[in-house]
Amino acid sequence: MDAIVKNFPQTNRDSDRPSQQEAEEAVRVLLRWAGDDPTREGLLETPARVVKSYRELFSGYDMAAEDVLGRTFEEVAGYDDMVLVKDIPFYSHCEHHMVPIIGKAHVAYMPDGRVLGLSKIARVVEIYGRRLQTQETMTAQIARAIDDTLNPRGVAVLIEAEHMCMAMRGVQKQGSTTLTTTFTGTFKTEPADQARFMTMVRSR
Ligand SMILES: Nc1nc2c(ncn2[C@@H]2O[C@H](COP(=O)(O)OP(=O)(O)OP(=O)(O)O)[C@@H](O)[C@H]2O)c(=O)[nH]1
Ligand SMILES: [Zn+2]
Repeated sequence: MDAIVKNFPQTNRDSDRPSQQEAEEAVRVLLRWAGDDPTREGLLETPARVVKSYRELFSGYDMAAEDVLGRTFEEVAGYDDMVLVKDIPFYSHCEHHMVPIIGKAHVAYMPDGRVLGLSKIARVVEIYGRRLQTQETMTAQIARAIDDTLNPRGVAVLIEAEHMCMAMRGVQKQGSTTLTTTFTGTFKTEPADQARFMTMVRSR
């Protein structure tokens, strides 16, 4: 756990966490605050359901990207060109309003001898998505995790997402998309690599 706290400051220690009972009580307070009655039949099980659902929606705090990215392999017949996994869907929650962010991540890297299992890239998106996030932070974290563990020649991450806090409330603009990118290594220094990444992401 200490390694997780050190490398991923968003995560807290198990001992700092409130109990299940305390979390359920907090949901009861919010239900009363919203104007409802947590003792009515339909809401009796709701605090337990919400807490269980939060466990799943915020399960990324209990996982470290290094653990899933640790397993790499080299036997790819000298393949050294771009590997792109695009259209990885994710649901996250914004750290300002705790309302969903719904989007897709496109993640590429230029191997330097070793490659990752493809599913591991989608798992990293899950690990950072299932936390309270800003889109910028999530984009940078995915890129950094792959850069640090695989040491590839470059990493490119593009995330496109709709923020429900801008659609359901506040400014109420439905359908707007936010794009964020992080480029490292050759994707940062070689405009041609960056352009090829963008073209491949955009091609249908
Ligand atoms: N940069 C960034 N901003 C975000 C993200 N998710 C939500 N926000 C914004 O965070 C800001 C929080 O602004 P505040 O003025 O503190 O909060 P607010 O009064 O609820 O703002 P409104 O949403 O404009 O009603 C809003 O502009 C949100 O649109 C994100 O991933 N990245
Ligand atoms: Zn928000």
